[in-house]
Amino acid sequence: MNLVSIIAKPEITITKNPYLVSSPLLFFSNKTKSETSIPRVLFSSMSYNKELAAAKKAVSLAARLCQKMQKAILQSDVQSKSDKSPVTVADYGSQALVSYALQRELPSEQFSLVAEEDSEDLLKDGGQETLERITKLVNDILASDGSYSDCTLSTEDIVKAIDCGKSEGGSRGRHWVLDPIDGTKGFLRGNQYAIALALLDEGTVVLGVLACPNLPLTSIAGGSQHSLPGEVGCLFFSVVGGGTYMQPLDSSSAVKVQVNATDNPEEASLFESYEAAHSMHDLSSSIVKKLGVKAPPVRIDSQAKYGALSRGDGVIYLRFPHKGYREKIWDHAAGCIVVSEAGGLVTDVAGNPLDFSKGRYLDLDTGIIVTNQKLMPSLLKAVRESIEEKASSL
Ligand SMILES: Nc1ncnc2c1ncn2[C@@H]1O[C@H](COP(=O)(O)O)[C@@H](OP(=O)(O)O)[C@H]1O
Ligand SMILES: [Mg+2]
Ligand SMILES: [Mg+2]
Ligand SMILES: [Mg+2]
Repeated sequence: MNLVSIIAKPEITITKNPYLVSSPLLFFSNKTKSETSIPRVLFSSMSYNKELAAAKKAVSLAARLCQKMQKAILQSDVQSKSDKSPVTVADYGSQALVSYALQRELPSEQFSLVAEEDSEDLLKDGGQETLERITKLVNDILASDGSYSDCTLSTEDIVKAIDCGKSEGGSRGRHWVLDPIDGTKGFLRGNQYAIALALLDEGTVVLGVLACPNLPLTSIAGGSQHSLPGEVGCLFFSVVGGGTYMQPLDSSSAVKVQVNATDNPEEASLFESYEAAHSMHDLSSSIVKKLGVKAPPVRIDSQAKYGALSRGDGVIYLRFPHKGYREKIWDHAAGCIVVSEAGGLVTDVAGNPLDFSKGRYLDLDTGIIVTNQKLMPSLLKAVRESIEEKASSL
């Protein structure tokens, strides 16, 4: 049974849904929670309600833009497939749309955005045509949604919206953190990608929204990333202290999700980057072998790994960039809160939580380790031993 049918038929025994960890009354609604029993949850969730609604709207609009562009790429002939410009248009378009929508939805708040893209290349010779395509695309998405029909954006508005993303972030105040398309290589191949938006408040990630337009609504455990049309497209969202929820991208019925809490490594499976250049796969395989994991690794692009892990499709995500690579905060901020609020842990090799307060980059000890609370101590031990073995064999 999949999530769509569960949502469409509320009379079905929903406890059969492997992702569902609470009663139907706990579908995302703070009003069902009593202030006396869980005051922290209520306080935290209420504090960012406006921001959460704005983030969900912005990311959903961007997801629509990306879906449209990915379809165009996949339908294009072989010759134009080698032309990377649709990816560029989608990256910039998604960033412009999220930036613009957040500012329209939250007009009274000071706006700071740390985002991956900037308009530099668009403003160079030859960039004008691409800029015009982006502008048309963004206006088309807004028109078809019926949002902000009071104004049509100009190319200057688009450049301005993109360049709002130049903030340095940091430990003071509020900053939005955006990856307009995470997993660009997966996007181009027709595989997984994500639109990842988080909110930093005084250096802590307090909210995250992760759209995964190609992620099946049902589990991808065992590596099946394919699904029937209409059964893909997930939106994960979390507010600090409030848990993680998932809804279909085209519906508003959310279910609470939780990580798989197994302490048995034999039942655990590993997610890692599809791209070998992004993580040392040989190191991950020696770690999971040492730990006793039986299942083969599942390689997928983007922060869809965090989303899938948050609902228990897999139990471990390991990321070991090659020497010299510096991780950026937008590649992990939304995914990190989605997993943490679902009961998981995200640390570096030393076991420290990721620190998003240092600016645009993460200041990390070696790699990123994600799993549930029970498996983390033995996983960290296996990680350290494997790293030492690798170093001594060089
Ligand atoms: N050599 C490298 N090592 C580690 N990560 C890299 C990398 N080159 C690019 N990346 C990052 O890996 C992200 C994709 O992660 P994944 O491997 O999980 O799909 C990319 O995000 P973008 O696609 O947003 O640029 C990019 O920021
Ligand atoms: Mg990225
Ligand atoms: Mg990106
Ligand atoms: Mg990139």
